[in-house]
Formats: sequence, C-alpha cells, structure tokens
Amino acid sequence: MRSAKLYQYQLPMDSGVILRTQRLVNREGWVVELQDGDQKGYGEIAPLPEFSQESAEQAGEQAQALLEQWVAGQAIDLEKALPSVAFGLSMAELELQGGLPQAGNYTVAPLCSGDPDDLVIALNDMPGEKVAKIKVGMYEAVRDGMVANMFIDSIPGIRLRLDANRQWTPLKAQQFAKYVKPENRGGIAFLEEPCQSPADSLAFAQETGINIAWDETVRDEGFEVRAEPGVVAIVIKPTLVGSVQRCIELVKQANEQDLTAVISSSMETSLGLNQLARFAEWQTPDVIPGLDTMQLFLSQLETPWPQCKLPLKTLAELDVAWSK
Ligand SMILES: O=C(O)CCC(=O)c1ccccc1C(=O)O
Ligand SMILES: [Mg+2]
Repeated sequence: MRSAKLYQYQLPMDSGVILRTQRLVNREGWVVELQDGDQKGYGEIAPLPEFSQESAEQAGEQAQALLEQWVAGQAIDLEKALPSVAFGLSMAELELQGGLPQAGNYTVAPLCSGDPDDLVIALNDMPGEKVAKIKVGMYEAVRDGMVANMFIDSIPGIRLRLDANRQWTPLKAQQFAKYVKPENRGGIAFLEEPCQSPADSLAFAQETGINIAWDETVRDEGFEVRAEPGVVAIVIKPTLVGSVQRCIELVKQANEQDLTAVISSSMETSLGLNQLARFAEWQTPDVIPGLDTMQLFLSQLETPWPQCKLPLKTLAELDVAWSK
C-alpha cells in the first residue's frame, strides 16, 4: 500500500546570503514523504536560485506528476527528471528501502565567505585533519593570495579548499598565483574553478602547480570524469546533479581515476543536509564533505543538525501541497 505527501517549505535565511547576483531572503522548496506499509522515506527537492535551471514551482509540478505514478505502483524514470526532483525522489526511495545508512559524516569543512578571523577560530576548534573552504574571486586577486598565505603560514597542516566559481580571467588567476608563495601552494588542497572556461582553469593548474577541482564543470553538458594533470577532485552537489544513482556513478568514476569526490551542499535545509552527511559517510568515507551551510539559515527543518542551536520547524507545521 503506497501513499505519498509533498510538503512545501519556506525558511528565512541569514541576511547576508548572496547567490551570484541576488540576495536569498527565503529558501524555498519541497519535502517528499513516501510511505509503503509501515516504512517511510523522505527527500528534499529544492532548486537553488541562480544555480539550478529549474524553478521551485517547476520542480513541484514535476514532483507531483511523478508521485502520482509512484503511488499508482508504476516505476518512475528519474533519468529525464529535473536534477532537484531526481535527487529528492531517489533519496526518498532509498530511505524507504532502508538503503541509506544512518551514520553521517558531520565534520564539515568550515566555510569562509567573510571575515578570515572567524575561520581561524573555527579551525582551532576542529579536531583531526584541518580543512577549510574559502570563497575567492570576490575581491582583489592579490588579497585572496595574501589570505591563502596567512592561513597556510599560521595553521600548520591546513588543507585549504578555495573556490573561485569561475570568476577570474587568466590574468587575474595569474595575479592570485603570484601572491601565493611557492612553498605554500601544496597547502591548497584544491582551487575550484578558477577561470571562466575549463580550458583556462586547466592551463592555470599546469602553469602554477596549484591543483584544481571541477564544480560547475561537473554539471556542464557532456561532462565525463577524466584524470588530467592538475585536476585532483570533483565536487558533487546532488541537488544540482540529479539522482542518487547518478551521484554514486560519479563517485565511482572519480575513485577509479584517483580523483577525490567531495559531496557538497546546495543549501538544503537541515533535513536534506543530514541526508547528504549520511550519503557522504556512505559513499566517500575518507573525504570531508562540503556541508557547512547550516549557518546561512535562521531555522532548521525536522531533523536537527548536530550542535546547531537554530529553532526547529517540523514537517507537521508545513502546508501539505499534495497528498495521495
Ligand atoms: O562546497 C561547500 O563547501 C559549501 C557549498 C558551497 O560552497 C556552495 C553552495 C551553494 C551554491 C554554490 C556553492 C559553491 O560551491 O560555490
Ligand atoms: Mg563552487
């Protein structure tokens, strides 16, 4: 006996959250609940403005249509579904089948998009391997280079993940590299997407000895996981990539080519973020995931995130947009 529900949520964000060109005031999305007998499974469907191609409304419509089929006992084809819908529905099915292990990797790579001093404090509290993620490409490239030096010089053993989100021209990227002392370049675990084109990013890595990672490129049409000189990692944001099965395939391909696969957030609520932590522990057990985005919210949803003190909203408090 199958039944399903689609909840609609809207959660307020911290005032400083900017996505590319727009401020994100509220995070909007859907939570799907699948039930079969006494088993339940949940999934979050939350297209990220400025990053997803689809809107929340489009995702909700498609989710409803696919849920109608699911409840009727038909197999649903997620290959052609919108990425956020494919992710949420496949996660709910996986959880329903008991296929998502409970244990999660909640060690996040602290994310710094503002004051570097805040990050130094977070890192001093971090047990074990010290990994941090810093957004670059928003101010002067020279400043970014100096910030990278500062962290590598002051925190022994640190592994920095930098993210330029394709902001730099080859010249700007060169200016950045020039300011990172040669002996510090190994302290950069990787720099995500330095340049506008993957070809320029590859050339940058090979010229500077600074390792890079693909993030946006993973979602480009026709992308294939390929080991190339200077590339060490791929970032997988399941909400933007698609089904759990597609994500697992990417992790497998990365591992086969000795590339690190980093499971990363697309600003899911605490419900989706917890599932990503569990997915990361299961599929990429030796890699610290990129999930430090709870701090961008003003509220949690249903599942608490470890150590997070934000108020918790429950699914029971949400509107049910559709059920059958
Ligand atoms: O990857 C992480 O560590 C955190 C997530 C993150 O940076 C991010 C979150 C949402 C949208 C884009 C990005 C990004 O990688 O630029
Ligand atoms: Mg990125």
